[in-house]
Amino acid sequence: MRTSAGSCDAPAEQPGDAVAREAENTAGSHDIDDPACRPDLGGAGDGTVDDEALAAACRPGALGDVEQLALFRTRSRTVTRWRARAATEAGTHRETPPVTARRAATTSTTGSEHSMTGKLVVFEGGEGAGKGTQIRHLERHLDFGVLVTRQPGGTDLGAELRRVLLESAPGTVDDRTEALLYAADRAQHVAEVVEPALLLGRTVICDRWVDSSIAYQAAGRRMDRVWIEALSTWATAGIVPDLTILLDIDPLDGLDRAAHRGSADRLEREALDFHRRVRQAYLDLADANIGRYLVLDATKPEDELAATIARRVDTLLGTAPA
Ligand SMILES: Nc1ncnc2c1ncn2[C@@H]1O[C@H](COP(=O)(O)OP(=O)(O)O)[C@@H](O)[C@H]1O
Ligand SMILES: Cc1cn([C@H]2C[C@H](O)[C@@H](COP(=O)(O)OP(=O)(O)O)O2)c(=O)[nH]c1=O
Repeated sequence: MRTSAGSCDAPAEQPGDAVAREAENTAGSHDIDDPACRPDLGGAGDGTVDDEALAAACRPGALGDVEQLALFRTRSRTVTRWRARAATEAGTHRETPPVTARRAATTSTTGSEHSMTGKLVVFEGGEGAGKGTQIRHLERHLDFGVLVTRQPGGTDLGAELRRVLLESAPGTVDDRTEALLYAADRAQHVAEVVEPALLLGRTVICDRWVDSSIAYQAAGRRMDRVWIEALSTWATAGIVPDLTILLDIDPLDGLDRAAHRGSADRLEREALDFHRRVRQAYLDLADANIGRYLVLDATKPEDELAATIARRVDTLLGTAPA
């Protein structure tokens, strides 16, 4: 668990910070950028590794959290190989805790299905619904012992995609291009941040997931939902949130709230009808997935919403007071 204090008014998460911060929290006085924190995998510092050293590092328990996360952060081919190997290794050990984060389909690229023990909690909703606000409340409630991230923009590459997606002039991004860019952000995010964290048993809180694409691209843009779902499932290797918290708000109210934050981005500038379709799509998704959805009236007071969310997440994580 994280021990350092934080503030509900802390600045927004920066791309790539989540994994780094989690590692730093676990690390105490260690610095994950310090090469000394990384396990010695042989090689000549050029991304190659010695296979035996790699195999040793992949044995369950061989690496501490700091070393594992330091490895993930290097984002090298070494990491990809390490993750694949670690997943395979973990899958062969029956003492591995049962799966909790769920896969919708068997599209894992790592074979890691049996070792994803972390929980994935996702916040969804229209513009200005209060997702960021409630994520900060929940992070504080969980004593900052969680990894907070977002789509789009949860990785360095994703931050560039986010800028293109949100700051391009209206009318300059083709609908299919838009869908593909959100999927690309998602694929990078899952590979680099989310799946590694779930494999380590971390709780991940994510601002938006696949249902955003179903709401915004399929319903909002009136694109073929089958394609959007297939693309998203492929991009996420089929990972489905354990809990999706939908902050439901009339787009008129949400856009009004968002307008007070600053100038509108490309999506916020869409017509009201677009945002109404987004809202309805979310409500339909919640109806069709009652088990994993918690739908809340986002116009309720901030603290009341935070308390309801905290109770539901405590139940999910098994941290509810007796
Ligand atoms: N329950 C609430 N009641 C009133 N205003 C809220 C509530 N939750 C958030 N806000 C305000 O609405 C605006 C948008 O909130 P934010 O968390 O940034 O939304 P999102 O991340 O969903 O776009 C902010 O100014 C925030 O202070
Ligand atoms: C993840 C995702 C986001 N979006 C849109 C929703 C938002 O307008 C925008 C960025 O999301 P977000 O950062 O959550 O914006 P806000 O805080 O203003 O709600 O991207 C999609 O259209 N499809 C997607 O798959």
